[in-house]
Amino acid sequence: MTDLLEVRSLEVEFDRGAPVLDGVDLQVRAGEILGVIGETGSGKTTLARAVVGLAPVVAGRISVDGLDRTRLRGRALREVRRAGAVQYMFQDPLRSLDPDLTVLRLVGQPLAVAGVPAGERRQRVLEALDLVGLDHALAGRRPALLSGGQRQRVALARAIVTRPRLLLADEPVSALDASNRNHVLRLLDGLRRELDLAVVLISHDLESLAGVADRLAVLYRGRIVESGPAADVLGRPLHPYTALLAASAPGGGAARRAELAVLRAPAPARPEVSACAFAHRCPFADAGCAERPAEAEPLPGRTVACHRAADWRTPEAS
Ligand SMILES: Nc1ncnc2c1ncn2[C@@H]1O[C@H](COP(=O)(O)OP(=O)(O)OP(=O)(O)O)[C@@H](O)[C@H]1O
Repeated sequence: MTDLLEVRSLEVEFDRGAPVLDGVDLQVRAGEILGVIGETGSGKTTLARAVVGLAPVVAGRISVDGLDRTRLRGRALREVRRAGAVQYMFQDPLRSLDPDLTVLRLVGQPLAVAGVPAGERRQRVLEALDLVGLDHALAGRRPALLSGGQRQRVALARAIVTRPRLLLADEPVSALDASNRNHVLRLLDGLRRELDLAVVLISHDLESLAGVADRLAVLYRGRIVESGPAADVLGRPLHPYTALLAASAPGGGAARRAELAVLRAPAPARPEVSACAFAHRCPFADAGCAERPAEAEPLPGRTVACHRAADWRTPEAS
């Protein structure tokens, strides 16, 4: 299967500062959910915004369905955006939904932008509400009269109403309680199957991603430090930073606690070690880490950017 989204050597820089994304590579196939995990400030939102053309890309390539979007300008770019094949679901639906518009208008907006005639829009909005499990009776309501879970589903309906090929969902469940969180995650899982959607699901919460993502990419300080099938990445992290994340997540098993114990060891002071993004926090860093680690593929479908990937685990943590 070919990749629907392909990101290669992406660099994003604001105001000529240090790069916020630094050589990011990833790919997502149709019908697949890629979870992007990383702590606050690691660049997750910037990555999603770059894909929809809202962040300053200084190098690299972002291809959707084989078309490199970083090279599009002017009219060609407007046309591609208008068609709505890529949709971005913002982090906070309360702030991203216009409080003065009804659900019908809000969900119909991307269709209006895409030039769908008004007569057709209502029907398509109602279909989108069905897909996210929202009652048609809510179509006349404004966001203030909806619950948090309903608002998030309105945001989802709006994101899929154009039948996009790619959905970027930025922390779609972080503001929800556990039951609504599960509901929205199950919905996303159903939608990617039903619509053959490629989904990039961003979260700082591993638990949310674990049950629904096919693959994970771990972002640290603007670099992908590890990627691979979700169960493998979480079950046996190859990068010390992923191990730290997995061990810190609720439900980490005995092996994970062992990893955590190892990782809690104070990082030795190695001012000379700085080329690896994680070296300053890594108890396993040695002189070799002064070189930026190349992304290796130790197993098919898995990548890791760590010089010590093969030998940092103690027998206790293996
Ligand atoms: N418009 C901007 N101008 C300057 N710097 C920015 C801008 N947007 C983001 N940044 C910087 O880029 C870095 C990554 O931010 P980003 O929001 O992508 O991280 P994140 O991983 O999504 O964090 P969070 O989980 O808190 O949302 C941060 O250091 C942030 O300050």
